[in-house]
Parts: sequence; C-alpha cells; structure tokens
Amino acid sequence: MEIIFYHPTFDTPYWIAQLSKQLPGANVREWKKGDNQHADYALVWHPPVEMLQGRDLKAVFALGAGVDSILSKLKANPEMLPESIPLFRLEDTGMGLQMQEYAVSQVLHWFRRFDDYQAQQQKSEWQPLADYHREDFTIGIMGAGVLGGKVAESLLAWGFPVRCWSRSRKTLPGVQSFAGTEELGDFLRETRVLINLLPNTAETVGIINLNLLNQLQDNSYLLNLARGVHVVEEELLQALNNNKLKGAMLDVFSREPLPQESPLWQHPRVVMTPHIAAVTRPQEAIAYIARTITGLERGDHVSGQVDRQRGY
Ligand SMILES: NC(=O)c1ccc[n+]([C@@H]2O[C@H](COP(=O)([O-])OP(=O)(O)OC[C@H]3O[C@@H](n4cnc5c(N)ncnc54)[C@H](O)[C@@H]3O)[C@@H](O)[C@H]2O)c1
Ligand SMILES: O=C(O)[C@H](O)CO
Repeated sequence: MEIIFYHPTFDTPYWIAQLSKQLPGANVREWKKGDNQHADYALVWHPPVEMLQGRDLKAVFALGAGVDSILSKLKANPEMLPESIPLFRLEDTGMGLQMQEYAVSQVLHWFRRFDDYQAQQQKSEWQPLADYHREDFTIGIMGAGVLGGKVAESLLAWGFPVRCWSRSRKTLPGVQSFAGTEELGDFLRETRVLINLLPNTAETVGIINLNLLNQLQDNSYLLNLARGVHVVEEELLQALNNNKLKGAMLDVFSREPLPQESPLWQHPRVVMTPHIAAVTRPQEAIAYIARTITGLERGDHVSGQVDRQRGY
C-alpha cells in the first residue's frame, strides 16, 4: 500500500515513521513537487492541486477537523478530487479535550467575574462584587457535533445549564437540544454564554451577526472556537460597545493572522488566542488514521467521512 503525506508545517519525518510503524504493510512517503507515482491514500493539509489531481486514490485524509480550506480549494479546482474518492477528516483525536479545557477555563473566568476584577485591578480598586448564579448562566453551544458534544459534557459537569443548537436534533444526556433555523430564536433567548463550534459552510458564514447577538440575554458572552468567518466582526464590536455583550473570547478570525489595524486587538472586553483552541495531536491522529485505513482495507464501515454536499 502506498501513502503520500503533505503538511506545510508538521514534523513530516515523525509522521512518516509513526504511520509506517502502525501500518506495517504500507510504504509512506512525503509528497514532493513532481511526484506522480502511484498512491492509494493521501494525507494532506492545504495540498497543492497537483498532489491530488488525476490520482486513483482510495481515500484522502484531511489532517484537521475542519475541511473548509480543502473544500474551498476543491470548489475552485473540481478536478482535484472526484466525488468518487472519499474525503475523511479527524474526529476528536485529542481535540475534544483541548476544547473542553479552553471552554471550561473561560466560562469559569466569566462566571467568577475575573474579567471585572481584572478591570478593577487596573484602577487599584478593592471592591467585592455580587456573585453570578448558575441558573442565570445558560451555556448555548452552536454546533453539537464531535467537539460541541464534548464541550457540552464538560460544562454540564460544572453544573451549568447547557443547551445546543444544530441542524438535526441531538440526544446528549442533560443537554437541551434545539434544531434548525426555526428553533434558533428559542435557543438564543435563554443563552448567556454562546459557544460556536459550527463548521464553516455556505449556511454558517456570517451567522454570528448583530441580529443574532441581539437575541441573547443581556450581558452575554461569546466564545468563538470554530472559524472566524462565522462572526461579522464589525457587528460583534457594535454588540460589545452597546453592552449587549459583556465579553468575547476569540480563537479564530476572518483574516489570520489578525491584521494589526483590527480594533479587536485593543478592545478592553475582547480576549484572544491565535487559532490554537484545539490542534492536531500527532499520536492520536496517527492512531486514528491507521485504524481507519485498516478498516477501509477490510471493507468495514468507518466514520469520519465528509459529506461534500453539506460541506462538513
Ligand atoms: N479553533 C480551533 O482550533 C479548531 C479546532 C478544531 C476544529 N475547529 C472547528 O470546529 C468545527 C466543528 O468540529 P467538529 O469536529 O465538532 O464537527 P462536526 O461535524 O462533528 O460537528 C458540526 C456540528 O454542526 C452542526 N451544523 C452544521 N451545519 C449546521 C447548520 N447549518 N445549522 C445548524 N447546525 C449545523 C452539525 O449538525 C454538527 O452538530 C470544525 O468544522 C472546525 O471548523 C476549530
Ligand atoms: O480544523 C482544525 O483542525 C483546526 O482548526 C486547525 O485548522
């Protein structure tokens, strides 16, 4: 079995060595420009079109959870990967735990009013504040898939009321599930902390706009862990400046790196990280890919295949 690997920043020798160890019958090689030799599987992130085009592959694996970049490249170059070749993505592979760490730490930060205490410290002000109550701190998770489900579990464990919104209704124990555009308003009405874990698709671009934010509880918070294009950044700033939103924590931006001139850098109630909420963990990802390839070779049904029409 021949496997080609391409990632612009990963430690390629490590990936090749580990994949070879876990797939003993496979010959794994780094794809380099000009390599047109046969391959059965391709493992990629931001692949050059020529790497995939014209190949008779059994499957392609995206080396991340989101497949928006590869699907948008495919839109511009449909011949890069015919529909008959399945595209897989990473399901969890250690990202669920990272998302839990991120979400729990920030929700607790807001719940215990550490943002207010930090602002007071700037003014050398010693002033105990009223406690917040969990019943007024409903967490609303948009996108209740692999990662949204994990985040829901972790916040439930801290005793917060948790609800989710997704395309179809979910049955996550203890979580109130809302589905479809017709239930979006009901989902938002009680939400105090909005956590975004939607995929980037034609339907979800720009979904977090002023109209949506205005439907949240007053003094709400936004945690964007998915993609920057979900948020209309100027409208987020309006919602912060008119105090509908009390704070926002953003891991992703419509342009990355965030341009120096963006007012988000300086906003006193915005905190940010540089797209690190959940990164690909090589060990878990390699084990998952090896397991999936073994399953595909046996003809098993395996999960993780992207529905290209839906876009995730
Ligand atoms: N910031 C980071 O570091 C980072 C890391 C990993 C993943 N992500 C992002 O997180 C996203 C989610 O990952 P996942 O593995 O949980 O994906 P997933 O496919 O398992 O879950 C997606 C969820 O969104 C819902 N959904 C999709 N379209 C919808 C729509 N139009 N309306 C309502 N609900 C809709 C689905 O029903 C599903 O519940 C990824 O697509 C990626 O963009 C970000
Ligand atoms: O989707 C993912 O896996 C991360 O956001 C990296 O882009």
